[in-house]
Amino acid sequence: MSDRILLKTPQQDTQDEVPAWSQVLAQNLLGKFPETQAHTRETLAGYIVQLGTALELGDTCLKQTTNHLNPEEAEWLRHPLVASGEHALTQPAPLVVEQADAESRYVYFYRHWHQEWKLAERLAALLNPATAPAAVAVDLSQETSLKDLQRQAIELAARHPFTLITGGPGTGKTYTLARIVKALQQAAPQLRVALAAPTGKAAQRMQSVLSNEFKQAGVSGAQIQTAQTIHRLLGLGGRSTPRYHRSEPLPFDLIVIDEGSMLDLALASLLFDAIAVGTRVIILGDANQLAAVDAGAVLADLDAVPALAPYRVALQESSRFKADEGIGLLAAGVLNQQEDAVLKALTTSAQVQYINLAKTPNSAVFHQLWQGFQPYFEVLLKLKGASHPLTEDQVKALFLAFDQFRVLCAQRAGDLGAHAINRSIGEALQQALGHSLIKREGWYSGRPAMMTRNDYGLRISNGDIGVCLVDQTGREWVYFPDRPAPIAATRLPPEQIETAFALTIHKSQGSEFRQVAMVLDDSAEEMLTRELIYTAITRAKEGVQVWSKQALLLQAIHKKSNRISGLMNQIARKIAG
Ligand SMILES: Nc1ncnc2c1ncn2[C@@H]1O[C@H](COP(=O)(O)OP(=O)(O)OP(=O)(O)O)[C@@H](O)[C@H]1O
Repeated sequence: MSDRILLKTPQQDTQDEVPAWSQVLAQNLLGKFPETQAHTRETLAGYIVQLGTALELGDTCLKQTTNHLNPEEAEWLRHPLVASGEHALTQPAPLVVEQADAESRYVYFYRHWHQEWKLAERLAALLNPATAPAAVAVDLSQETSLKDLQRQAIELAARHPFTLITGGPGTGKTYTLARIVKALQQAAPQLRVALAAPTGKAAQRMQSVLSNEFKQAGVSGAQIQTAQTIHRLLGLGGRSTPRYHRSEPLPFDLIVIDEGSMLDLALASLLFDAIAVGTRVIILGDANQLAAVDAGAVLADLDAVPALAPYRVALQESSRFKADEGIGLLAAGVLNQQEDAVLKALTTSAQVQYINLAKTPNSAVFHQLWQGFQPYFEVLLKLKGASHPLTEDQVKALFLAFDQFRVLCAQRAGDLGAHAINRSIGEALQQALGHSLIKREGWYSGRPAMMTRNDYGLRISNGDIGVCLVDQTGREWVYFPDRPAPIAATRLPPEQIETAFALTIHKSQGSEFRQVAMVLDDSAEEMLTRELIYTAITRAKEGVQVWSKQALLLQAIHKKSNRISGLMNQIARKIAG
């Protein structure tokens, strides 16, 4: 077998580098069948290495146009390494081929095929009217401020076992959810409710926004669990198999998942496997945002399956942004791929500031970005002589100031990538605080530190951001929001920590900041998509700075991310059958 065997699928315009693991896998699997004909061998090896590339791009499978006219081509389908979707459950094989229709088929690794199959099968079971929870009658006559689509969402969720509520920022997803819970609670006061989101940060935000909305809506919190990560909900902490699964399902009447765009296939499949029939499920999210880092685009797929149309509603009107000005105009222009609207928002809006990187030296960029952290710097100055541990109010003030401004980059690498910006802002901060410079990626007072893994022992989730402060004795402590006590910096493994003045846009999903600076370095050109830009812009509540060459930004909005998956096909079949 040659080192790099590449076959083009209709979706792949470029022959991407293939990951080494998939080449080794192809060799190992085919090594077990030395009698395989050369052309079949080459075809199979090609699919395996292409699947490796596809998975790294976030696809769950390859989609192919069927070639009826070539009998040689079809021979690989009968090889022992390949199972058809019909038989894969009882006679599994490393590759699974699912015929979508007469014209096309999907080629998977067994694992991803099975995850999609399981998700589709569990969703169909939830929707089965014979076991679904009884419809609840709702009286919304007192809820005079509800918008029509919000009203429709409440009625759907009261009637159906599964509801998908999508909408951009500020369209009232949380507001609507609070009224759904209220309506369901009125019918069943003991309703057991679980709230979860894909990341710790998103769960924290869900909790703080929802507890407010629950109070306003008059929802009783007695049977409602604090929002948590889906990992924790499933009891995956530090274990390879979840505590809750099909034989021991989650003990709730209503399960609500927020920030659904971040759901990857593997996690969604485990989640649906752990949901008992008879439970109500509501998924909230913005279908236009970036998909999860790992393979799959579950929310976008659920949002697109025609058979699920009766179970979903897309909220439209944002209470936060006016559609025709500032961030709203910019976000809509990006989504609709309208250059005119984007350029208008960049040049005429007080909420949006555009800085052309073609005309700005990097030193000026760093200097200007540092200015954005002034409110944070001022709080750090005030805390300089404070005794530790800090009071709750001091910690609150620290994070309030830090969340005023964040830099978002497409990637870590590059002259203006997150890594370079973090180093520059870190140095500026240390100088301003009068500290001697820490050259290595070490701890210093004011360093915002993001965890890059879940730490179940310390109860810190991947994506949580703490701030390091140094006490009078020179010890470094890391404070996290909503935690009573700081953690000694020495307990946090350096390889699991990244400085977080600048985040990648992927890592910023599920968070919001008062002001955001989106910096698009030239080297990120390949990975810039409409969804990436939209996600960055909509992290801002009040203002956004766009740092980019104009051509790079406009090129990005025309590139739609398109993840290949067979989930829609599998769901459509399961629901139909
Ligand atoms: N029908 C309504 N009447 C009054 N206020 C509303 C209504 N709908 C939404 N709001 C208010 O608008 C603001 C934004 O709503 P909400 O937080 O529910 O949006 P969201 O879609 O959850 O946003 P995000 O995706 O950013 O979390 C909130 O202050 C909410 O109370």
